[in-house]
Amino acid sequence: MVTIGVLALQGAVEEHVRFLEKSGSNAVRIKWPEQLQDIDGLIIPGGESTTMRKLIDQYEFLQPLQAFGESGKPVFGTCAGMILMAKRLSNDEQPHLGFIDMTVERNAFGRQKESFEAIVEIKDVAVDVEAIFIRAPLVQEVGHHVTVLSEYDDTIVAVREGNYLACSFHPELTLDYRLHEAFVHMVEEAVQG
Ligand SMILES: NC(=O)CC[C@H](N)C(=O)O
Repeated sequence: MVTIGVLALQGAVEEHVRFLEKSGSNAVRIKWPEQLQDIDGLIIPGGESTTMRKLIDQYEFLQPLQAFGESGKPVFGTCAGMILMAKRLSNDEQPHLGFIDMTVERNAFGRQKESFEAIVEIKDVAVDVEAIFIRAPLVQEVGHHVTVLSEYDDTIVAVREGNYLACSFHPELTLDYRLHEAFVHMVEEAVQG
């Protein structure tokens, strides 16, 4: 069984832990950089990216997280986690981990309605995945090597680039853990080489 960490500095951690366990993996709450050595994949949860970044700096997580991603181990970012994984942020904001070739604008998706639920189609997962959007990031553009896995309302809401997966919504706040199952498979494949 693969072991997957959930970055547990801030945000929706417990829901991800529960879904990872339901999806057939061991789940670990990651509070210290040293723990990254013991996991096969990582989820960066939703929450507030600016707060999470402060805690990443405070606990000296930035370089260890970058090294983890660059080693080829799978990383899945949801909502604020997606923001942290982007190579570029709009409005002159500084990027954080710089994992995925995309430009993201914070708090911009669904401007007329800050939070909403939707059913989205996710490539290779299912046509009817439940998604909860909460002050979600807007993906403005993606590079050539990025695969768009899902679009909703003509907007990109899930992407994959190599070992990186990200979505602008919260899959963990629903009852639907098929996207977590897909991530667990991604981690299993990476472990098997
Ligand atoms: N639900 C979320 O994770 C919201 C993200 C948040 N708006 C941010 O900027 O980080």
